[in-house]
Amino acid sequence: MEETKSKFKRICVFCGSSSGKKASYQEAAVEVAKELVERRIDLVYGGGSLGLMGLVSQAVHDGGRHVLGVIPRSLMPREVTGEPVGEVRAVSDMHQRKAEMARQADAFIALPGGYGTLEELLEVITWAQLNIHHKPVGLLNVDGFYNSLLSFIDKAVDEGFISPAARRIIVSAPTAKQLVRQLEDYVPEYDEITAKLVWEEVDRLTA
Ligand SMILES: CC(C)=CCNc1ncnc2c1ncn2[C@@H]1O[C@H](COP(=O)(O)O)[C@@H](O)[C@H]1O
Repeated sequence: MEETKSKFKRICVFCGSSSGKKASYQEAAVEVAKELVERRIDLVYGGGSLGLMGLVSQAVHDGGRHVLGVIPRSLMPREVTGEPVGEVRAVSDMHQRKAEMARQADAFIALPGGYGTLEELLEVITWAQLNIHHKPVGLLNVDGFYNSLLSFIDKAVDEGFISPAARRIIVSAPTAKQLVRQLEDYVPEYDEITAKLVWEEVDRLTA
């Protein structure tokens, strides 16, 4: 496989702890992993081997890149999350896990998933909106899985709850290759008013 350089050292992938019904979701998880390997990017994720999380982590690990799983101690028993690959970092709770995953990553990608994925995705979007970080956030819209979420967000823009600038935080694409390319090109918009909120704020919140 031909290797391509990336400006990202490590990407955080949020995805379902289930595999989803369509083969395309599972294929997309492997495609994301291949893209990371090809671009020599390491992975941080929620740990464990369930569902799409297991597929992404295994494929990145098999491709020879570093995999960091961040797991709350309460979810660490193998019967809960399955056997993780790579390095496992234990944290005290779900809040610390999200902060640690976000801190370790240079960009975020959300694959299809459920409540956990949505929660993680919306949190990093919200933090970008508050200028807590300026890392790109990508939505892998496999087979239009996220069309209704994107329509809802557009509705919130139309109704005056999300600014057009904040809408532009979300980068979406139908394939892993296109998405990573768009994330590489992403230029964050800088907001003077909220720019003083920095990572120390997150550290304080999660201490
Ligand atoms: C007790 C129980 C049901 C455990 C399920 N096992 C899990 N193991 C590890 N991370 C998880 C688990 N469930 C949800 N997550 C977190 O939430 C996201 C996936 O949640 P979901 O399947 O989309 O909603 C993952 O990115 C992960 O960070």
